[in-house]
Amino acid sequence: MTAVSRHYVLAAGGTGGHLIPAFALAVELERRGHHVALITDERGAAIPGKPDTLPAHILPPGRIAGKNPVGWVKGGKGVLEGRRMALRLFESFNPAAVVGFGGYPALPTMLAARAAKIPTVIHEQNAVLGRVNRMFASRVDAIATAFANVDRLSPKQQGKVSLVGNPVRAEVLALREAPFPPFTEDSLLRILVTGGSQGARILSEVVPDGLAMLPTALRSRLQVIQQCRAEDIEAVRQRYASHGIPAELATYFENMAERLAGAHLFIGRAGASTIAELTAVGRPAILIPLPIATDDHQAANAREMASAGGARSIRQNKFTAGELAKQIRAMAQRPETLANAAHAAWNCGYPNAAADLADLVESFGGAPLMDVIRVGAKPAAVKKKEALARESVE
Ligand SMILES: CC(=O)N[C@H]1[C@@H](OP(=O)(O)OP(=O)(O)OC[C@H]2O[C@@H](n3ccc(=O)[nH]c3=O)[C@H](O)[C@@H]2O)O[C@H](CO)[C@@H](O)[C@@H]1O
Repeated sequence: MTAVSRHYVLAAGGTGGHLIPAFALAVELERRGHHVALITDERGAAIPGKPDTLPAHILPPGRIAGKNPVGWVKGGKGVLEGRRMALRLFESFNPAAVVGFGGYPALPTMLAARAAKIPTVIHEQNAVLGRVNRMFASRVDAIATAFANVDRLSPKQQGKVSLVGNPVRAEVLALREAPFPPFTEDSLLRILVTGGSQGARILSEVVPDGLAMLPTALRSRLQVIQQCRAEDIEAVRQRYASHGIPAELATYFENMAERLAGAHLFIGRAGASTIAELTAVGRPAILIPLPIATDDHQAANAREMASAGGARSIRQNKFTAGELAKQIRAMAQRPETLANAAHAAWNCGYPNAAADLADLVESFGGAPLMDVIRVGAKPAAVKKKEALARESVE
């Protein structure tokens, strides 16, 4: 527990990918005796997992219009309104620092924090700097990253980087010290398949047939747990039934920790939280990065785990049933190969991510800063010019 209790504002929006690390940081800061408020949008407010103690301030809808800062200022009535809302919150809540996790709500909040001269930190969940984070990377006080190599950071910005990792849910982290599930040449081979929070059709199309192509010695031991999109689930069920492979299917598994605990091998997308969970628990994976992810960030996310030997990354255009069967054979035919890959995945984990991020944020806990906050205050440069003009008249 810290002796001083401070206030912090976190801003995150859109997907669980941005919100889950924000929730984890809120829990850790509150555990240390601080008060935390969240700024998000309607979509973010609907994401499950928000701690009950964390007040959420919902911004009016808005979007990032264009690739550069000029784009959003031009199209950004919502941005200006959001900025005003954030400034009002800062006036009453008096935060010692503001942390942006990316997504639209981080944009007006970080603009407000800059205007109010409140220390700012960004956290980047992916191995490529996201759009909102890119806008602020040169101006924030610190940049927290989840991967050792993050693309799109300039050498100067690199100087402000602290590698902390992506915080994961407590129940997932709790599995880190549990042993890999027993796996021998006769035991079950339990495969977990997910396509991120939305599911992925390509997995429904390829995985059942790929598993059916495995040699009988592996195929007869399979047990599949697969997330499918609602519109695909029936076809996938029939496919597995026709191959005689036992499979449990759902559109979303709520108890992901339990599923990961029992899995020997993961097949799926390379979203930031998925990678963080696989490496926290130490599960080997075959990753098929989403090809349309902005700046190909899922392929970048898969890099670290793949080069360490914890995963194989397959481009979607090469992801066929035959290729999948070949990769599974290479990974799982010999139990020790799978165990080694699991260990390599485990070594890529960042189990202290929430605590390390909280340490970084706490290092910006100065004196109250509200005296510098004035909504609509003139920028320092304008004030200086006016003062000089007055002097020259006097
Ligand atoms: C489609 C898309 O644009 N995805 C992006 C989105 O992640 P998106 O939310 O799609 O994917 P992530 O891998 O980051 O997170 C998925 C989360 O859903 C959970 N889960 C999944 C399936 C299930 O049945 N049950 C369940 O609980 C996983 O355990 C994980 O915690 O934001 C991430 C962080 O910016 C990016 O890296 C992803 O590229």
